[in-house]
Amino acid sequence: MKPYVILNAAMTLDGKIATETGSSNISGKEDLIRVHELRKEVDAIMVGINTVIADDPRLTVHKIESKKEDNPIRVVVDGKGRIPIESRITNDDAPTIIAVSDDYKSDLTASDKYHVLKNNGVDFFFAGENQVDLVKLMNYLYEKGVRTLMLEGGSTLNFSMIKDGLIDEIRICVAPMVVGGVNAISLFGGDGFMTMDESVKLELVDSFSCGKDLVLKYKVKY
Ligand SMILES: NC(=O)c1ccc[n+]([C@@H]2O[C@H](COP(=O)([O-])OP(=O)(O)OC[C@H]3O[C@@H](n4cnc5c(N)ncnc54)[C@H](O)[C@@H]3O)[C@@H](O)[C@H]2O)c1
Ligand SMILES: Nc1nc(=O)c(N)c(NC[C@H](O)[C@H](O)[C@H](O)COP(=O)(O)O)[nH]1
Repeated sequence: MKPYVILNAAMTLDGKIATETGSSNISGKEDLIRVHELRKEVDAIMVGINTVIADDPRLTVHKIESKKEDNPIRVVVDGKGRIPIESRITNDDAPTIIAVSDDYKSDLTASDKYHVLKNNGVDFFFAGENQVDLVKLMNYLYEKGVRTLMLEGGSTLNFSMIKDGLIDEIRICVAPMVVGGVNAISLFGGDGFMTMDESVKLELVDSFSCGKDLVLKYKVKY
């Protein structure tokens, strides 16, 4: 069993979620309010480790009125246990789970960082070789009571999740901006598929303006 997974992201018209240098302020203020309303609704929110390193996000509900109990469980997919010890997601604003691959379990559990984070209340989940096994992670989260999960990127994790058939819905804010750049980061990265026949098919279920941005909602059809 797995949670219902909603991928939410903001991209430029040319499909980039960040530039090559990691600059990523894309959503307008109205869209950020929509994002925080969604954060408030879901049981958990998940990002990849590069997003934590690049943005140091809080992953809490802080742009609309809310209580501490409204914050979702924060989940970081961190294959090699690279989490910086001072990351804001390790504070006590909400529970945090860091998922690490089995190959890096012994290195991590032998480190001071692991014990400091454990003492601060951070939970760890180990599964997979080199990369985190996302199917097992989704099953673990479901068993912990997570029924809805918001996936907030980045590009590499988004592709792994859709390739593994784990995304149910996609909500995209398309900002009226063009940034270009072959090395800019796109909505889905990873290895990609080699042919359009292999592409994951979507069904557009809603679209609306949100300030200067356009929001598109899709169901994923596996
Ligand atoms: N505009 C937006 O909505 C938005 C949202 C989130 C992130 N971003 C941007 O995306 C960039 C980061 O994206 P990214 O693609 O470099 O990294 P990412 O955040 O997707 O993290 C990927 C990393 O996670 C680890 N990992 C472990 N197991 C994995 C698995 N099974 N599958 C995939 N990854 C696994 C690997 O170390 C991998 O390199 C940042 O610049 C950030 O600002 C933008
Ligand atoms: N919806 C959205 N629009 C953007 O323009 C953007 N850059 C992100 N990026 C998502 C990513 O997870 C960010 O790191 C957090 O949005 C950081 O902010 P918080 O402290 O968690 O609120 N998301």
